[in-house]
Amino acid sequence: MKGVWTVERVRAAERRVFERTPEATLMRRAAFAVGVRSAELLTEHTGAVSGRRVALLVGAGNNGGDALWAGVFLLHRGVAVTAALLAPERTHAEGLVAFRRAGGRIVRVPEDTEAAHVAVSTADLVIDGIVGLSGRGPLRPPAAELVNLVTGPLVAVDVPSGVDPDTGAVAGPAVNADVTVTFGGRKPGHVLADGAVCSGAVHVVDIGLGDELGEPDLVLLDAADMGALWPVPGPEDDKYTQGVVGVAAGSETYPGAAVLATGAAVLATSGMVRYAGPAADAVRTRWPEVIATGSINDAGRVQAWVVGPGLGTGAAGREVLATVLEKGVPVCADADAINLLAAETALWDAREPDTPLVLTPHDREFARLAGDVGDDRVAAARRAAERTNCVVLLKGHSTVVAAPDGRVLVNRARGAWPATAGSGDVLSGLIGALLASGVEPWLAAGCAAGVHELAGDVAADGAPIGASALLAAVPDAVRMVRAAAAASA
Ligand SMILES: NC(=O)C1=CN([C@@H]2O[C@H](COP(=O)(O)OP(=O)(O)OC[C@H]3O[C@@H](n4cnc5c(N)ncnc54)[C@H](O)[C@@H]3O)[C@@H](O)[C@H]2O)[C@@H](O)CC1
Ligand SMILES: Nc1ncnc2c1ncn2[C@@H]1O[C@H](COP(=O)(O)OP(=O)(O)O)[C@@H](O)[C@H]1O
Ligand SMILES: [K+]
Repeated sequence: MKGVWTVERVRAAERRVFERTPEATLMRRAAFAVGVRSAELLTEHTGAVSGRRVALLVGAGNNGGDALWAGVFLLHRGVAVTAALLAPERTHAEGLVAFRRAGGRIVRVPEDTEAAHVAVSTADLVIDGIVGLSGRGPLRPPAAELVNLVTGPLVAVDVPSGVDPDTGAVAGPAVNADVTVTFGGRKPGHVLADGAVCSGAVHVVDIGLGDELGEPDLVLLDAADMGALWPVPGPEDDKYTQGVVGVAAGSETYPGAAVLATGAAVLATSGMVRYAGPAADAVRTRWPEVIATGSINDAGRVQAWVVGPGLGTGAAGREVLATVLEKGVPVCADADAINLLAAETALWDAREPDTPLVLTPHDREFARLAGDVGDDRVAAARRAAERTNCVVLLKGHSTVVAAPDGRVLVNRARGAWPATAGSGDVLSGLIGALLASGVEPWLAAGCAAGVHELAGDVAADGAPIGASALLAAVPDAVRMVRAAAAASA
């Protein structure tokens, strides 16, 4: 698992480290890492370092100081570096002296705006040192204008400026980095909301904070974690012992949701899948291995239920949901099951106390259930999970999975191809399969989200896909995470 720490936690670690290590040392380490990564990118993009042009965007604080010291490193490697000072009176003093001494060129904004525009638009690489951990709100107009002129690769120092470091919210112009070099550990802004996209490839450098950071505020599962969690049948297993999944989804109007959710359960684990509902014929035709019946009461025993996709919010759907919640086994409630729970509080009483319930809302479903998501997606999901005593998986480009005990994991998507109709139905089937196998609900939801996203990426391979193609790529995605787990064992 990879950790993610809030700004407050990073600042606290920083204070402890400052008791034994001077601030300047930390800044030099940070800047060195930015310089090295920038030199590598110059080589990748232009074939050389010496003789190339780099522009620094330098704001008022230590983030700008990091950029200036990175500039010093590049000047020593023969790069022509121009620093555009966006707050000339508040520029990091030692960094500026060192930059000048090393032969760096300085342009001041707004006085030398024209020269700054030329420097940025002709640079082979630009370093964003506008704001870091103290950044609030979007880029202001002079900085936004400069960022718009960037054509070469863009390296953000610590956090892309304009992105809220704690929420990833972007409320206006922001830096869209190719690479973000960050210190100590990832920040929420790198993995959440629009910030996840603006950060590009995140490169974490330990500048000495690592030991002081403590338990992370959020975690990311990597491929090896997912592979290690994925259920694998043993020699003693049969079709029942691996956990039977039940799917109560679909309606006359939406049979496809049932086919997709059931198919995901079939492909996610070995063992058995049962289906109950009005789409039994469609399910049987597409997935002959599924034991399909028309009614939930005839479905037989299962170890977890998936309920909701395409269910409808009428009396029939309500009845199905209430029946499933009374079964006393873990449930993944998606789509209309969430809408029903949001509309009728009495339905919550049908739930056996303490049986795990995983809710998988997108933003609109979340709003019906627990109010507007707002900018802080982690806080919203965490609140809803605590209030409902459920695992809440809030969908999006970055999917947030909150457990009732406050743990949160995030799955950051590589691209947005999985945002296609029916893709959520596939996700619910994957979660149901892992729940039935006995994976802890919070991890089951996180692991399913990660494999779902990977399947979308593999299936798309640069072109649009439908949910059926995403579903078909699930076995490949499972193989990939299992291979990652084997490689790291
Ligand atoms: N945390 C650490 O341990 C270390 C931090 N370092 C650097 O220090 C940075 C934090 O530095 P500072 O606390 O001095 O603050 P920043 O450099 O992040 O911000 C400086 C100032 O910018 C202004 N500002 C805020 N939002 C703005 C916006 N949208 N547009 C324009 N100006 C805005 C504020 O007045 C703020 O005080 C980190 O991001 C990192 O780059 C490194 O030097 C090394 C160690
Ligand atoms: N911008 C995005 N980038 C990556 N994945 C996304 C994005 N938007 C949505 N997704 C994912 O696509 C799926 C959509 O689910 P959902 O909205 O329930 O669709 P449906 O109801 O059509 O099945 C979720 O897994 C979600 O995390
Ligand atoms: K920055």
